[in-house]
Amino acid sequence: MSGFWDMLGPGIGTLLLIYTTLERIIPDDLWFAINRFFQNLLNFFNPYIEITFDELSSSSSSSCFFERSKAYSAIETYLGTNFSLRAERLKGNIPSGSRSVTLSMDDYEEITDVYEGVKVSWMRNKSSPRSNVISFGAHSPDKRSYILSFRAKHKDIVIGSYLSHVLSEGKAIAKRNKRQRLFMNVSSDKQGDWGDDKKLAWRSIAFEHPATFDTLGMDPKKKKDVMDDLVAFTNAKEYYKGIGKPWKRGYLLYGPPGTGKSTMIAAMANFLHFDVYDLELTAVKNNTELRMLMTEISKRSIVVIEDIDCSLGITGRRKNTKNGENDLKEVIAEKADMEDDDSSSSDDDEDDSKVTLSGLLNSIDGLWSASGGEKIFVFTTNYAEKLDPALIRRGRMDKHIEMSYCCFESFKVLAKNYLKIEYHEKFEKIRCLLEENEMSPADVAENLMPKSAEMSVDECLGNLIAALEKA
Ligand SMILES: Nc1ncnc2c1ncn2[C@@H]1O[C@H](COP(=O)(O)OP(=O)(O)OP(=O)(O)O)[C@@H](O)[C@H]1O
Ligand SMILES: [Mg+2]
Repeated sequence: MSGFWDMLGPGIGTLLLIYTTLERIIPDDLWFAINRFFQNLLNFFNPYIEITFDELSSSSSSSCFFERSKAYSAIETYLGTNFSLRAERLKGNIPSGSRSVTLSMDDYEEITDVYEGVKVSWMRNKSSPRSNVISFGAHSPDKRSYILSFRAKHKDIVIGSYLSHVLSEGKAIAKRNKRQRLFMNVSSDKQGDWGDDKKLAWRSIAFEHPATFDTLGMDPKKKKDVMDDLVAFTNAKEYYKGIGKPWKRGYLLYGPPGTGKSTMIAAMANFLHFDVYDLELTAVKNNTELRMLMTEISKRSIVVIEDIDCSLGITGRRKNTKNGENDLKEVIAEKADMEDDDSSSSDDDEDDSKVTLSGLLNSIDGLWSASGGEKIFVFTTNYAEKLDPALIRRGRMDKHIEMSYCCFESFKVLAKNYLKIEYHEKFEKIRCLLEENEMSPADVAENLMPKSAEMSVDECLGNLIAALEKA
């Protein structure tokens, strides 16, 4: 009913007095009926439609508890980013997990948006409880909402497409603003050393790796293929649901040391704005612990197991392999033979990790691995041929990407990164040398890097040529 009084405008003190007096003396049921009558009367003559988005919605699991509505948050982000400067009074805030200040309109501020020629207006409303209200939880008893108003004749376009535009744009902005985190797992024995919360199995720091696909030296066609694949994956929620597959994708990055496997993971995370969970299998006691760790991984994350060929088979069994070699295939095969039950009591017998192949396979695509939403698994190895085919079969590791020695295209990216040049007369010679010699991008980068402030581009390229000729 406050909308009714707002429309009459401020200045009508007497009416307001009558209204509040009547409100006090008329019984509640009758008062609500009168209110509804006037509201309907107004609606009949009102050419505008209003949609209200409340800040709090009752939680799906319990009607007693409220949580912040996702629609409200998305609208707030959309309006705050695109239009807040048009409002006269703003509120600033740094939401948890965000890396920048977000602005939002203050209470009762109003702004206008135009979408496909249709004008709509947004107002942030606040209503206080009519009488004494007991509020549960930490939130204020004031009810906030965004009210969208538009002419009734534009109902189809606003409800049909404008609203989904606002919600998807708001969510996309929130994703971009999200501060990425790098998680690492802590051995259950050592969890107590990390402070009060002894139960936390993952610890995190801000993810600040600067690598991007622009700075990654790689065959441009292969790079585009990976980027397209990532984009297709993140947009494929409905597709995965339709085909009955959990929304996850596996990448195996293989190649010699220093060819950019770890750099590629950082570039992927920065490209998608995903968190990174760096899973150290050697710190995981057994399959049960691995399963617990996996269930704690949030959606929109990249789960990384580096040097997978060295990560499994760390119990005494590995030491028993022929010639002491790190023959993972053999170790895994042995382990797979001996295990019947992932959570068998023998798991706790030894201090070392007893994660087995089937435990790992289950963690990637067992029944419960589907929980939590979109996830990417990345394994890296220097020796793809040593891995058990079960571990890297398509469907588990969907895409196998070879990171190879430095080609001329990769060199050009490195020269741009390190020397800020796109062309030099020595490039042709370097192209020929790279075709004849195998050198990792890490070594090329090291040779290109100026060793002092006085070192010229010419000298750096000369260094690289000398190193390639030596190789
Ligand atoms: N393809 C590349 N593009 C850009 N820089 C690269 C590339 N490959 C390697 N580098 C540089 O070399 C360093 C080492 O690379 P990185 O750690 O990604 O190699 P890796 O393949 O993961 O090696 P390892 O197999 O030893 O783990 C990086 O810090 C990066 O600066
Ligand atoms: Mg690496």
